[in-house]
Amino acid sequence: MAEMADLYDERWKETPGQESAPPEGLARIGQKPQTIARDESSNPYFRIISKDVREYHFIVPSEEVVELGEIFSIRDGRREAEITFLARITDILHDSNYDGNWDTVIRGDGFYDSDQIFCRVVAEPLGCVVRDEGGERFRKARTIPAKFSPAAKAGREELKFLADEEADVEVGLLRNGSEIVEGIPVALASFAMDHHMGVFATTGMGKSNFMKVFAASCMKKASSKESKFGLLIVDPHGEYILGNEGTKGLLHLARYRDGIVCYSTDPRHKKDPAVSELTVKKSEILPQDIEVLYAWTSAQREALEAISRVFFEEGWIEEFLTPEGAAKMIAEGFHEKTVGRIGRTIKTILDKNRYISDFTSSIPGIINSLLAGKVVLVDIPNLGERSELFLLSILSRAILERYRIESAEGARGKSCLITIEEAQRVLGGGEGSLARFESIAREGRKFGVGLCAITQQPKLIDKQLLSQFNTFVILGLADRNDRTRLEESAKQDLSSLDVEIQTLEKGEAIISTLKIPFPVPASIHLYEKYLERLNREGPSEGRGRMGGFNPPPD
Ligand SMILES: Nc1ncnc2c1ncn2[C@@H]1O[C@H](COP(=O)(O)OP(=O)(O)OP(=O)(O)O)[C@@H](O)[C@H]1O
Repeated sequence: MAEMADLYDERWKETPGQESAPPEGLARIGQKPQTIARDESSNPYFRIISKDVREYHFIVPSEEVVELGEIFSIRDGRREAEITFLARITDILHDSNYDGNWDTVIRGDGFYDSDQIFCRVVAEPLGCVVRDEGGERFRKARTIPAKFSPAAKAGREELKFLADEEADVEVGLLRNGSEIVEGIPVALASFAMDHHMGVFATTGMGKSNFMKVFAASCMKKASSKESKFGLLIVDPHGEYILGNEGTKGLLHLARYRDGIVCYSTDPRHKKDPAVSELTVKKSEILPQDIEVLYAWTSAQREALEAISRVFFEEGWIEEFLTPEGAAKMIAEGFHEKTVGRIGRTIKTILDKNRYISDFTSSIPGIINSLLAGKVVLVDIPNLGERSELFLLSILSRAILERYRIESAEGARGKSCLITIEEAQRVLGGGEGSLARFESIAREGRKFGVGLCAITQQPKLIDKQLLSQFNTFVILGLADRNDRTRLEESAKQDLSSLDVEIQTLEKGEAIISTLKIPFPVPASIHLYEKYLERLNREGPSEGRGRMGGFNPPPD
């Protein structure tokens, strides 16, 4: 037989009067590990055997299934205060008490002693929960659990401290490995929302589902007048309002419909009294909003920048499009062709974005609803990416201006969170990025304006901008560079979660945010199920009166 490895010294000694199970050769799948029969204190499995303050090791029977990412609790009985260390599995290795190539040596039909082989589990310390007269609190661990301290998969009791009262926007349930820890919701803290949030996932991993769940929780809070921020969603795919392809939408949340305000360009929603027709007044458009839409030459850019000097703000569009307006620009030294190209683009925008009106605007109503802490959904299906960016540009400028003024006057309402889908388009840092969103990322929080950036490709988002984000919701991310970018920018250490993030299933997430002491594994609610639950919470408010489009509020 090959020599025992040094681990042998550390192993249990038999308690007198107790017999160890006889070696039986290779244990068969489904058979209980032999050592389980031994006295609890003599069992070497699930006990911390090494290694240091950065890494704990314990062994488990080869037949035992443990998973990467599972959180284990380790009871340390040495102290007066009750301390439970928590550690997350980062690796699982085959190991044994033998040296050399014992596992490939033929040894009659006995093979080898199954109780000498096992799996070694490597776990990263997360911290410890201390219970004393002062109650229960979590802190980082500055020491190592006592040798042979028992480790067990953490359950509801050990993890209940994660259900923080300040985290009030529910998005899912706590997950331990693949198992859901029933009764412990995972929620995001409202107060962190103007510190920006990022939702990252490869396509199909559940971004839209997450956003609907998040918005539904916001609607619930708004409906009960408890919300602390307004949420703006501009939806170019028409999927949030009533869902698509068998999924449900936000208006199906009848119970909390008064927590949402919808504006739409889609005539199909005309009959719904909860939906108003979207309009934007021509006078609300600035040259900067046109500038963000196209890759302009430097001459064209200069001309666009000069518009605010040459024309009055009100009515610049009409004036620019007249022969006199063009002549004014040419007199300023701009080439006829440059002026012509800008004029044609403006006409195209007016033509495509039929919601642009001479007289009415939804914008004041949108901002008032955000200040009141409601969810505002702007539904613009079939208008395309340019219209979405154009609208986002106008809206975010108006929001930022109003929030700036109200903050200066000390009279601001609730904070607000502006959602940007495919955020890499506008937060890339380089060409094509949008200065306005970058400035919201950098200084929006001063005025209570946060960004919720959703993207499949965080690697394309500027590193510095990303480091301004305090909440990361990470669903499965296949690309290594995407994961590296998040690791570089997250407030919490994500480096040991690389494999786990890679192996997340649909709807599984790792959430790193303020107030939760470590990146927490979550199972995001499936929207349709969450919807059923919320709608069951009380009597439906009904769909209200039926009629045409509401007059746009202003
Ligand atoms: N939390 C969840 N629980 C169970 N299934 C989910 C969950 N989230 C998403 N799914 C499943 O994954 C599918 C895709 O989800 P979703 O449309 O939200 O992904 P996505 O990342 O937004 O995709 P895309 O990038 O294509 O828009 C859903 O139809 C649903 O079946």
